[in-house]
Formats: sequence, structure tokens, C-alpha cells
Amino acid sequence: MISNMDYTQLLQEAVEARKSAYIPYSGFGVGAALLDQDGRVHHGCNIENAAYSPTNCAERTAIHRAIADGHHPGSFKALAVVGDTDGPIAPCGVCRQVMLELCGPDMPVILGNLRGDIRQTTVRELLPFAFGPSDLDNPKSNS
Ligand SMILES: O=c1ccn([C@H]2C[C@H](O)[C@@H](CO)O2)c(=O)[nH]1
Ligand SMILES: [Zn+2]
Repeated sequence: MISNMDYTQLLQEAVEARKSAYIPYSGFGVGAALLDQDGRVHHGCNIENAAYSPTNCAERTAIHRAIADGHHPGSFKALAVVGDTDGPIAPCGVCRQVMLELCGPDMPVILGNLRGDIRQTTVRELLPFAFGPSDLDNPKSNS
């Protein structure tokens, strides 16, 4: 766990990351900041596409970027996400599934907006009754 002060700083990093959003279609920018075990922060923004479905959310950009840079799944300390929403932003279902896979159920997730509203939650709370890696532990049971 990290302190509330650190969470505020991580949200600020997400606000900074949001500035890189490529959003010609929705005009809706999102920023994410992923804290690793060394105290370093990995930025992510949403990156849209004319074909729509290839769009990458800010959360997945940050997580996949950190994994590609050599950080291990399950080693992350917290993820902050920010958008220009009325209340704290709610991550999409795809990102919740990716958070479970690569960050684990207990990682804190800090959700915010540009007005300073904050909600602290966890991956487990965002994706209850989830299908995850442990469900594939016994492949013989299906044959
Ligand atoms: O938590 C969220 C919610 C939405 N988006 C992006 C996807 C798309 O580019 C735009 C509108 O859905 O916002 C994110 O990046 N993260
Ligand atoms: Zn998403």
C-alpha cells in the first residue's frame, strides 16, 4: 500500500499522461499512471483508430507498456486513471479484465476526474466473480 499523498501524485501523473491522448474520433482523453515496485511511473493514454475497435484505452497502454519494458505481471503497486467525467472515471470491462491478468486482484486502483473527485478501489472490486488465470489451472477437468 502507498499513502494518500502518493495517490494524489499518481493521479497528477495520470493527468500529465492524458495530454498525449490521440482522440480524433471521441475527443475524450484519458490518462493512466502505473506505479511499479521501484517507485517508477509508467504513463498511458488512449489511442484511437479510424476502424474504432483497434482503439487502445489509457489503462491498457500503461500496463502493456510496462510489461513490454520488462516489468513482471503482478509486480505493480497501483494504477491511477483520469478523464473529464462528472465523477471519478470508470474503466471499461476489457481494461478490468487486463488489470486482473497483469496486476492481480488486490492492486489498488485510483480513479479520478479533472475536478479532483477521487475514488479508491481495487481490481477485485472492479471485476467481481471474474474469470481469471486460476480458472485454467486444471485443463483436464474439461476433457
Ligand atoms: O476508462 C476508460 C474509458 C474510456 N477510454 C477511452 C476509449 C476511447 O478512446 C474513449 C471513449 O470511450 O475513451 C479509456 O481510455 N479509458
Ligand atoms: Zn478500457
